[in-house]
Amino acid sequence: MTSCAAAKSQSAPCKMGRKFVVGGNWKMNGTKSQINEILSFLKTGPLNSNTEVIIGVPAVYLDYVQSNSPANVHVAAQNCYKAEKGAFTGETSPAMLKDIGVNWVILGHSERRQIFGESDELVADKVAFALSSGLKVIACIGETLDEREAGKTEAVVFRQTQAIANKIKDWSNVVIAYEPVWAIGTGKTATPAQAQEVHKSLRDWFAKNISKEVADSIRIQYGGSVTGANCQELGSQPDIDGFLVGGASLKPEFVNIVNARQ
Ligand SMILES: O=C(CO)COP(=O)(O)O
Repeated sequence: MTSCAAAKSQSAPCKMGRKFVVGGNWKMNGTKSQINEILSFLKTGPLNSNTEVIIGVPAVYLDYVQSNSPANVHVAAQNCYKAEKGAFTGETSPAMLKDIGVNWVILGHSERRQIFGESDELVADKVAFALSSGLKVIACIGETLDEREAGKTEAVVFRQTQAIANKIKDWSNVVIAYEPVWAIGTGKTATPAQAQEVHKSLRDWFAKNISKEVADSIRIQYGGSVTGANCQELGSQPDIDGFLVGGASLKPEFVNIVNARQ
């Protein structure tokens, strides 16, 4: 029996020691009153203490949520820039996030890449700068439908990951979020087998190109139309270490997704 299988049969919280990690990416959603409702269901939970929970909050509400969220929920920004301060109108620096107690940032989301034109290189620079500033990073990668249909899924996610690997050495504060673009906000979830296949390929890529240690320890989330209904089967795949959840993270079912693995 592999150690993963052994862990599962004992209902252990971790796969190869990897703690399950569920992120909620609120995107550009929420008003103060909606946020209070979300904070209220997060407080009520109960949230599985074996799962690390991170909520990705719009910049304007970060300070408020950081001050009002339960202690077992971490707060993440949805973006930050690759400089400490200066003439970068509209941007937020890692130092500013640290200053208000925010320790996580989501970088390279496909919406940033596609709508705001962020290149692999810019994403990698941001990841490297955020890490060097002491933030933890959820780094998003994933292929479009055209790329999948052209058989380029692996090439795309490896290219996106290699761009980051060119700029960082220490992966211990990085979580990878594999989010196939065609599954984001579409209701078309990758099947557990499709997601597992890419997660396994990514882990093999890490073993080959970085190290066996990083391959075994890095957590790879799946994102794309995750719901309370499909989270258990996805979460039971051996190389899926959690989720990055969009729409459903605004709803009470997020608690069920956090608790997908017992
Ligand atoms: O983009 C996502 C999370 O970052 C996924 O969004 P949905 O869960 O709404 O598909």
